[in-house]
Amino acid sequence: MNAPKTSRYIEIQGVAQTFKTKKGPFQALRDINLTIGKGEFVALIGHSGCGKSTLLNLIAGLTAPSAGVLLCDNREVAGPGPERAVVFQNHSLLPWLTCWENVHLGVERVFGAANKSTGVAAESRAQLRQRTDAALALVGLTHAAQKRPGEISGGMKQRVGIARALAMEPKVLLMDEPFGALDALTRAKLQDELLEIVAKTQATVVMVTHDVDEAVLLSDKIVMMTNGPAATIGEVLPVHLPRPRNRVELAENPAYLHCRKAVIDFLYARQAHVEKAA
Ligand SMILES: Nc1ncnc2c1ncn2[C@@H]1O[C@H](COP(=O)(O)OP(=O)(O)OP(=O)(O)O)[C@@H](O)[C@H]1O
Repeated sequence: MNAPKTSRYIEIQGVAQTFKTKKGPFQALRDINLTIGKGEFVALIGHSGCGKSTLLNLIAGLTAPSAGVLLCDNREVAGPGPERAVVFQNHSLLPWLTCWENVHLGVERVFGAANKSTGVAAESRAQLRQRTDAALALVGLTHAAQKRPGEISGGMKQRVGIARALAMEPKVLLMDEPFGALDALTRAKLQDELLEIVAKTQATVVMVTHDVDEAVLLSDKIVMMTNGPAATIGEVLPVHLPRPRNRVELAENPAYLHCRKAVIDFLYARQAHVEKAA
């Protein structure tokens, strides 16, 4: 069963992003308007360099927009916060710490000190350890807790990155091509795991991807971006496929094939990428 989803959780209103460069201002994004419901899974797709990461960074609060406003749960996004956790493609783990310690670092930061704004007290060391154990268990990595990143596979590293983000119990999970560097089989396994985790945690997810099948398999809606510079949202495609989703069953599902074709048509017919001359 699909969980009920409230219609306005993240609101992006008239957002533009212009970067200062040596050659003068560069407008990456213009006129971005998007509403994301609580518990929704949204994929951002578009050609390389169109501004997907720029938009994700704005939602994360890692950068501020040049124009417009972003709201999360009716509050303006004014910087990064533990309610919006980010998972990057390169997992960004600290190589000298074990998997457990990498996850625990974030847990201590978020729950190890009293939260003045909510009045919630700091948790005990045992509670913090339990959170870390639970996050690693959620991604199936209990057995690798004491290994260092250099001793585990790319897929396992990516799982640690996801565990680290999930351990903060974020309301919003922001993922920038989290499976981009993985082989097809590992990628499929992690997609399936992510579907299960999101069903359990009910997090709102925004994921940047280049992969059409990944976008259709995972999402409630696919946000398709036009080519840059000054990219914007070209079309938003709702994905009306029941959950839980099974990739094998979906392969011949007409609604799945329809969505897939709509995205391919947008990317390769209407937004055919024009390579700039060097
Ligand atoms: N800090 C910055 N300063 C100047 N230009 C930037 C900056 N960050 C991004 N850009 C430019 O903004 C545009 C959008 O970049 P962005 O990384 O968001 O694209 P993307 O769609 O995520 O690309 P890819 O799919 O290749 O990762 C690109 O032309 C990029 O060069």
